[in-house]
Amino acid sequence: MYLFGASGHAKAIISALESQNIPLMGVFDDNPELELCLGYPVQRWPEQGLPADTKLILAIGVNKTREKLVQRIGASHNYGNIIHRMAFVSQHSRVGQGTVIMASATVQAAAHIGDHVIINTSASVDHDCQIGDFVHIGPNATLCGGVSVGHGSLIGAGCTIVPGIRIGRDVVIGAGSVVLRDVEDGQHLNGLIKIEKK
Ligand SMILES: CC(=O)SCCNC(=O)CCNC(=O)[C@H](O)C(C)(C)COP(=O)(O)OP(=O)(O)OC[C@H]1O[C@@H](n2cnc3c(N)ncnc32)[C@H](O)[C@@H]1OP(=O)(O)O
Repeated sequence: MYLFGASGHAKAIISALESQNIPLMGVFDDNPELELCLGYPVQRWPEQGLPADTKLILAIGVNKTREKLVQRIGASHNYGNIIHRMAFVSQHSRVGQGTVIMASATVQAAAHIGDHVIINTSASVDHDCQIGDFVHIGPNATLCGGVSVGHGSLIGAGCTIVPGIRIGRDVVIGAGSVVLRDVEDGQHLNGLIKIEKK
């Protein structure tokens, strides 16, 4: 596996790769100040790219940056994914390419996780959830059954989303929020998110 990205999120991905004994073949980053990542040398991305059949994970926490990198590298590249050995992922779920599932995370039956998604440490994505591409579910967030999260959205650390809620595209839900109603595309919200009483 190769990684593009050598900062904090990459370290968690390396730990997940090591948990599965998957060899790390190389780490790339555009930042010339990053020389080592957990002892692995950081290289500049080769102008000609990597061979198309090389497995690559975009190891960057910012959703928009991962999406731009896919445009730069090409959507048809062979993106790998990694599920930490200590995560639970139901055999009845579906996980897309380029997606990472960190330690102690849960993905329950009939959940569908898109491409280039991050299910971070101890997050729980319960049955029948639909998670779009380039989403980040932060550490310890809880998505109850049947929740949907649109393309590019961030669910902050420690959020609780009650059953059946629909969260749109490019939404940001602040850390620790409780979401009791649907959220439209592009909204940035935090705290207790509920239908206001008339
Ligand atoms: C392994 C990892 O680290 S994965 C990381 C996953 N990432 C996260 O969980 C981060 C989620 N991000 C947040 O919660 C951020 O605080 C955001 C996106 C909600 C807001 O960020 P910004 O737009 O920069 O807002 P800013 O920090 O300026 O705060 C604006 C106001 O909202 C409040 N606020 C910010 N975040 C929250 C929150 N999560 N809950 C309640 N209030 C909040 C601030 O106190 C501030 O209030 P004030 O105007 O009364 O002073």
